[in-house]
Amino acid sequence: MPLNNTLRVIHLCFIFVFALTAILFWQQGQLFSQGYRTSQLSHLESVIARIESRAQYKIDNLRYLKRIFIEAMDDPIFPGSPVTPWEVNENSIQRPLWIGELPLPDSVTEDDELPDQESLEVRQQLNGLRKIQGLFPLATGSHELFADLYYISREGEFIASLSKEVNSLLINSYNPHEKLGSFVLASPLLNPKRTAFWTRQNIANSDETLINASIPVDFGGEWIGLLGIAFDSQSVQKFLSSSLPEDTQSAYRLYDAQLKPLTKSVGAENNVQLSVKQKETILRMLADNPRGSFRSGLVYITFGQLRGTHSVLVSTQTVSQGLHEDFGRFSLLLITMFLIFSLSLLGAYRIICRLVRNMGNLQREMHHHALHDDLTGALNRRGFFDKTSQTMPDNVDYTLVQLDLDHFKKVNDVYGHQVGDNVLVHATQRIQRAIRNQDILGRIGGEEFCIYLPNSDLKAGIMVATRIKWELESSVMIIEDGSSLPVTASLGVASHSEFPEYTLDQIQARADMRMYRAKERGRNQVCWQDDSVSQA
Ligand SMILES: Nc1nc2c(ncn2[C@@H]2O[C@H](COP(=O)(O)OP(=O)(O)OP(=O)(O)O)[C@@H](O)[C@H]2O)c(=O)[nH]1
Repeated sequence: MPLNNTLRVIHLCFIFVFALTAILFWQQGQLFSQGYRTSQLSHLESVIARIESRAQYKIDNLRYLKRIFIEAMDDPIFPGSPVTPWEVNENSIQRPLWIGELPLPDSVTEDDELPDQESLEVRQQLNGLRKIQGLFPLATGSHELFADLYYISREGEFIASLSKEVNSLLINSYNPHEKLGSFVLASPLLNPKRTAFWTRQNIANSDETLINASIPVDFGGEWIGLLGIAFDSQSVQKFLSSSLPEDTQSAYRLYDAQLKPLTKSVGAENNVQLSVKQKETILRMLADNPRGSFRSGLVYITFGQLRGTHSVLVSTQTVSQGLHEDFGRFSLLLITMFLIFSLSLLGAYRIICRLVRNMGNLQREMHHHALHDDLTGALNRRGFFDKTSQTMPDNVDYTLVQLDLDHFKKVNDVYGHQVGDNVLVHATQRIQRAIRNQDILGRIGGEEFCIYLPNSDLKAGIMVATRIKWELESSVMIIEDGSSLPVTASLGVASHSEFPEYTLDQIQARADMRMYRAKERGRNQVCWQDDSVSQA
């Protein structure tokens, strides 16, 4: 197979192997990517599950407190005072109350006359609160930074809470007419089952919000107030932090349903802020599915809705963070393996190509050696007849000149073989100068040459042979000792035009005969006839 074809086959083989391997690695990469997405989603799921179960725990606490509270209000031995210890009026809402400072009511009996129904209800609620006061810390838990249990009476007479801070925040931010505020959501119309719910409440004059878990309180068939737990964003953040897996490599952040941040990001820090476009993508995907993930540039984003609390948990992971995870490490290993394999393949490809090229060169060299004479560079016998038989179309006229150097043995004997070799090289160069490019010169014996002259008749052949004879005799070779060595040759010419039925071998034999005739006639001459004297 020609070298170029062999190389083409090798190229194709390597391209095929590379493409196949690339596809296999790509498939493996896709599997890893799938696994990575799944693992990110499952991490997020587990965080969401923890948050939701802990949120549910708060709701359960609220339910329990509500029951105790109602039971306390229903106590038949009502230890209330006929008058409230301070004036309860419409402006009371401006006054913070906290449970620790609730007044101790005087003891009263059932027979005591109660001045008006409204203040009785207020006193009843305060009494209920007094009774569950000791249980309040249980509902919030000690590990939250700033979570507080509160009670807001429906009529807006007072807001009571465990801490002064939350109380004043609630008072300042409380708006019973807010569209999706606690009071609207607690109304029997919107909440006929009287279930607990979560709301977000903006804190007046600040960017902060309070996250509220609230439950409506009904007494005597009437809705009298709202019991709730308020968390500020730091508490929610701590809450989120404590829900994360220990060695997480992602940053988690809690957002409201419109993707307004509720916390700072916690977990592994990466300074990624969601862009407007990324938020739009999340909201669009959330419309179809409560969980999802996508890659945005070099950041991998996973998100999921928290149903109970109407919030969205978003985790972000950069490439460098991902590399610290198992899937990242495996991906890195996969890429490294692919690079090593590709480099090895490239190395093998280059070595094989070089080997094939070297083999080709060697083959060419061997072919050249087989057809050429090492000493003079002219075609050897085989090369000469190969080439002439290729170039010689059947009907083209040609002439052969057979040439033999004169007294060459003597040169060898007198000056040595080295000088003899030099004479051969010198003679070849001289002959080359005397012939055309399309003429073919071959060294067909020791000091014997044959020249093939295409498109030449006998006359043209005699002319070329005479030119060669002249070229040789006019060039004197200077040898090492400085003396000059004449180089002459005897030449025989035979033409296809003379013997159209002859083969090349036969014409060459005829030219050889004529060359011997030239030798016989005294050498250094051209002979083109078989019988009579013919010299040039
Ligand atoms: N140096 C050298 N000598 C060679 C080479 N090939 C053949 N010879 C010698 O060439 C000589 C040829 O001698 P002959 O055939 O007797 O012819 P000649 O001495 O030239 O005499 P004529 O042809 O009758 O003029 C022999 O001695 C060969 O050894 C070669 O490659 N190098």
